[in-house]
Amino acid sequence: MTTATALRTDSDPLERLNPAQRAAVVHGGGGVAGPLLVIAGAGTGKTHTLVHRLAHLVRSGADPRRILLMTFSRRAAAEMVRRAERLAVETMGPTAEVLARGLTWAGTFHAMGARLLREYAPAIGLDPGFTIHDREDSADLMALARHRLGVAGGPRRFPAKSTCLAIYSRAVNARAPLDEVLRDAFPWCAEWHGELKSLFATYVEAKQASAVLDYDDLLLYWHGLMQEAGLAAEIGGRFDHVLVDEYQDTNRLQSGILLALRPNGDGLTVVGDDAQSIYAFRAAEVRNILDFPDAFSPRATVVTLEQNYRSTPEILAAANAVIGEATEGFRKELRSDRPAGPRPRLATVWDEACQVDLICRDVLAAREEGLALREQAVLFRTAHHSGPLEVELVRRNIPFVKFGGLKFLDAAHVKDVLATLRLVQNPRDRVSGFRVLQLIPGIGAATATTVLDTLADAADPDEALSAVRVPARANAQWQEFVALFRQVRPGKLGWPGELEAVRQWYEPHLERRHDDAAPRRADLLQLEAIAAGFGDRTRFLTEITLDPPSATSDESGPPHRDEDYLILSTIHSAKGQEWRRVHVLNGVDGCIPSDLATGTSAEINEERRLFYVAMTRARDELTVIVPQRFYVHGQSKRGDRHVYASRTRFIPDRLLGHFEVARIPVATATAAPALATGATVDLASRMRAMWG
Ligand SMILES: Nc1ncnc2c1ncn2[C@@H]1O[C@H](COP(=O)(O)OP(=O)(O)OP(=O)(O)O)[C@@H](O)[C@H]1O
Repeated sequence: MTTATALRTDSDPLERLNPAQRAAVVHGGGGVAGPLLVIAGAGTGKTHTLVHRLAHLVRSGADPRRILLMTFSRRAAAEMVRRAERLAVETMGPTAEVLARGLTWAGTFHAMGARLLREYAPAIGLDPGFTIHDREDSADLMALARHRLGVAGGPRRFPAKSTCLAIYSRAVNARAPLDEVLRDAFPWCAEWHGELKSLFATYVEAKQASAVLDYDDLLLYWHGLMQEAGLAAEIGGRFDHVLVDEYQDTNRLQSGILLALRPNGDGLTVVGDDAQSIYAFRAAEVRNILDFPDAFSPRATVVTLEQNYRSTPEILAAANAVIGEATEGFRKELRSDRPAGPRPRLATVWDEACQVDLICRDVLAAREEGLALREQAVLFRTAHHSGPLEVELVRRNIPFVKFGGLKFLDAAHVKDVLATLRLVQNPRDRVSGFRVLQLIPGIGAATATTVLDTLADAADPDEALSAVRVPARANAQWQEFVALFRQVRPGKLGWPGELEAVRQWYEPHLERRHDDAAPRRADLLQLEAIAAGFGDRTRFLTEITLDPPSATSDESGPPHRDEDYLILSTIHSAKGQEWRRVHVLNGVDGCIPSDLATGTSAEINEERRLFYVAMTRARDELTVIVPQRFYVHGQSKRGDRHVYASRTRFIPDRLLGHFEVARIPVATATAAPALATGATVDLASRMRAMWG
């Protein structure tokens, strides 16, 4: 043990907490107590407190195998368990490490649901070998159902497959009737009510016939499971404590599951910030957190955390002022004891090019002063907003990673390999099968359908596949595929050997299909490295579908781990993180709020919270950039090629005192005329045309 560790062993971790944090951590004295809601503002140590509570429970003798911890991502869960383990070791010594390893029920709602469903599948008539479809696979299956029903070909345009899936998903997650969902969220599709209903029935049948569950099913089936009193009692009885982070982003199904797990709230702790609720578009229900205290009798204990440890008082004052304009929510006035810093800067620049230039110069200047690139982040509302910046960063040789853009697993070659594994795992998975079989030259949709029909009814898929006849020109490669299927299916190759075998089989197809096979092959090797961290094929396929790695290697060429790089992130993906310096791109109406989300006051409020999340990621310095002019793509040569934008409505004039307002003249803009005050016009419809 190092001296540092030995020293720390003497101090009680509880003493490093403020009184409110401590009250939340020791609620119930380490035993099973009534329900607890920790309402915590941004940067007040929400995660910090939950980690301490976890460690405190373990230290107080709770059985870690009987603790269920649910977080927003698998990484967040792993990080919390690691930190709790470290804390427990501080006071209990190395035995705590062994104990904390027992915290195996830690992950996302979806992952925990998948695990329980596999266990309880036989009890609810589900095939335990089910595979899980990601959103894209689900959309493909929806397309097949749409085709089967013949709704797509008529004279009026039927909603696209992704819209159909969004409607379906919304109805399922919000537990709302279809007509209500159509009326509130998809009014332009309301005329298709009857067709959509039939479509969803067909989609559900197709999923069941293929033994696949989509993301929504993981919650829906889990919720269904919990409606059976006997099973609910059995599952609830497996846990003494249930801890939930980011409660503001749960939906009705999730809160229903929690209430069924802990009907009187005993042992239940939820933590969240209603001001950071940013997932309503996925049916997250901010009312879950607002109504939590009264869902129980006696009422839940509420602890409010208001001391912010992250940001300077100036940044916090501006963020408080922005969220203070919202109408509903728990009142929290965050305070910071950190030394004063500069006010956040509201930088008006001429156009997007100037915006990009300002960021590059700021970032490099800060690095000169010793601030690492990875301590700096650029945040934006929508993934494609960073396009011009990415181009310039590459040109200036400034390394960066981007979160929230194209996912590693969405790359075609990675999907091909995963689909192969999924078909091996579940030969009834038609979407995966359709993709894989058509990789083989000479096999088209018709043959693929025949093969999949054969597999669907087969008692022995290996035999069935060997007996299939395919067109002569496909035969040689078909035999290779059959050999692979028979080799990998029994699971004797070991893991990740099975994935390696699939990759080797796939390589000739990769070469044939893609000019840039080399970097794609590197991605597949990377996938193998990731796979090695999972116990077996089932675990891997489940977890990777539920919590995909977001490496964007094919987009931006991520720097090596030990290198320094700037962080580019959508605001959604920046959730829970912090940086010393933050730039927020496009602080204009149409971008923040997004002009796709300004229909209702609920939508506007969600956009305001999103802006609040962005602002509160900054520790020392914050810049919101307001470009005044945007280039309009795809116009005729003679058209007006720019639109003028106005400052985001979330910083009205009365809040300007919280900002240092700067008009940044930039070299490239010298030719640009200075805009007189009031010369900007808000042309929302033209903005829409720009992003359309
Ligand atoms: N009692 C404390 N003493 C010192 N530092 C603290 C304390 N509590 C939290 N912090 C620090 O404050 C920062 C914010 O904590 P944390 O990320 O847990 O906040 P959060 O409430 O989860 O934030 P957000 O919801 O905005 O993502 C972290 O750097 C954390 O280490």
